[in-house]
Amino acid sequence: MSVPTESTYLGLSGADPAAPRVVEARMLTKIYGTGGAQVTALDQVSLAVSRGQFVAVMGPSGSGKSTLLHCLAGLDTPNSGSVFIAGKDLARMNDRQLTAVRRDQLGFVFQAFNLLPQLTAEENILLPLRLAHRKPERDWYNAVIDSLGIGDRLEHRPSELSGGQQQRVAVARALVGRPEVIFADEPTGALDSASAASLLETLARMCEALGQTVVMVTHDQNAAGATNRIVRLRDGRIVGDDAVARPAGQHAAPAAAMQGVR
Ligand SMILES: Nc1ncnc2c1ncn2[C@@H]1O[C@H](COP(=O)(O)OP(=O)(O)OP(=O)(O)O)[C@@H](O)[C@H]1O
Repeated sequence: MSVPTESTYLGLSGADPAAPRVVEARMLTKIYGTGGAQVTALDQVSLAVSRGQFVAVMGPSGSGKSTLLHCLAGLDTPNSGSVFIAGKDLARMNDRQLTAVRRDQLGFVFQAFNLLPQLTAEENILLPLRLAHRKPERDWYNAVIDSLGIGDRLEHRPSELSGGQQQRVAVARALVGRPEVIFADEPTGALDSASAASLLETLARMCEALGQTVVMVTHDQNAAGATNRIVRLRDGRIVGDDAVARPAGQHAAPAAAMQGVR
């Protein structure tokens, strides 16, 4: 019989011990409402995600997936427990520091693409950096555009792009600032199945080739084929945390531009 370690107790066993932990949640509890209307959306959830992991968070409706994502991303505050992003405790930050972490270290992708219709794809992608008065790193920018396959769509406005292309632009916008982690909430929810599969493959490649870390809430059963870890929630608790085995190099980067930009 294996002896439980602190890691198993804390639910941190899915992290790769050799890679730096980018996201770590310890004993997160989130309760909505009071009295009879009280809902425990998260019940002492612990999770550690290592650099380069592509994690799918799955589970039935109401199991706490979005609440977990929002707490990890500092968009919601847990009642108890802690969240660390790249080793920094979100609870110890003031509003300004939290805003800076969200802006500089986190990327977000949602089901709705949230692109500004009057801007071109490239202007949409570069908008967060412009607002932060930052310049794009050219090699990284080129690698992101290349791997998402949207190089010939940069001058188009969102209305001139397919849903799949719009979501790729939204992913590029989330990636362009080289965030520590991308949080994605149902990113394939509005896509047809071919576009959804292609987006998942691309995200997987970005994790493998660029060392990007992605935590994604999804109902998409095909996610199992693209991610390398599936965390399952039920009633606010983690009931499964499985590594997804795949042959080495399945997501090998085709783009030469990806080399040397880590
Ligand atoms: N703002 C809120 N006020 C009250 N209850 C909430 C709030 N947000 C979520 N809940 C409740 O918390 C529980 C978890 O909700 P959450 O949205 O995290 O689930 P989910 O797994 O993401 O569901 P879905 O797959 O349907 O999006 C549910 O019972 C939900 O009704």
